[in-house]
Amino acid sequence: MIEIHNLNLAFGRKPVLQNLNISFEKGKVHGIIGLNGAGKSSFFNALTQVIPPDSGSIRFNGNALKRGRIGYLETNNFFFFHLTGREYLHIFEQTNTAFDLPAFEKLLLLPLDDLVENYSTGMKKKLALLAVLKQDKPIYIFDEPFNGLDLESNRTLELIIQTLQEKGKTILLSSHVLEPLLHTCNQIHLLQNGSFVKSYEQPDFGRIREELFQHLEVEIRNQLQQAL
Ligand SMILES: Nc1ncnc2c1ncn2[C@@H]1O[C@H](COP(=O)(O)OP(=O)(O)OP(=O)(O)O)[C@@H](O)[C@H]1O
Repeated sequence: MIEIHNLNLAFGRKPVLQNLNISFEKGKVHGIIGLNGAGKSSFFNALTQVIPPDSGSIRFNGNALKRGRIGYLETNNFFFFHLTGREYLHIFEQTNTAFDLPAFEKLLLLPLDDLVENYSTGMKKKLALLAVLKQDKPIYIFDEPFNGLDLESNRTLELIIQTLQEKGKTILLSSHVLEPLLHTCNQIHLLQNGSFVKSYEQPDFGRIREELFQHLEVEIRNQLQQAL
């Protein structure tokens, strides 16, 4: 269980996470949704100590959560110039003994001997994902992992997430597109104004679209009538 109590994070005077409280059950896949700027990446950065929170506690199985327990795929990934994909992956220690690079190379159609600087957006995302999967961690956080992936890779990633869950991993992921979350998550949590305001269990997933978009759609349609 990951237990988060009264988490606060501000950038200057701007509060981004405000007295945020939530628990994530172990071995489950948790989706995080929220508008652009809602604080999803900031929340993940706080959990991983990339940007330490101003206050609050984050515990995993009763103890303070350590950065080293998390495999973190960030939204934007940093790559060194003049390295091939294979050379980039060499930077990361392989602690996941089951990780089979040739299998993933085939599965994701990744040209590992090409320079990363010539990769497409989706290829870079897949490469960064492989660097995370090389590492055996109890928790994986995937921030916008589906961004830029083609249909086939999208499905492959959904199945990767399912497989990690079958291995008992706890997974947190965000997505701008609801569909992959509906396919992979046990729970989906709505982040709004710096805290979690609602959690949906799998049987209630059908309500999410309706609850989130119903009012919005009427409003947007009305505005578009005037604006376009
Ligand atoms: N390093 C930073 N310095 C100042 N403000 C920041 C910084 N990082 C994020 N913010 C602000 O914090 C708020 C939350 O940003 P965050 O990137 O966490 O949102 P998000 O939910 O991940 O958004 P998106 O869906 O667009 O990726 C935004 O208002 C953003 O401008």
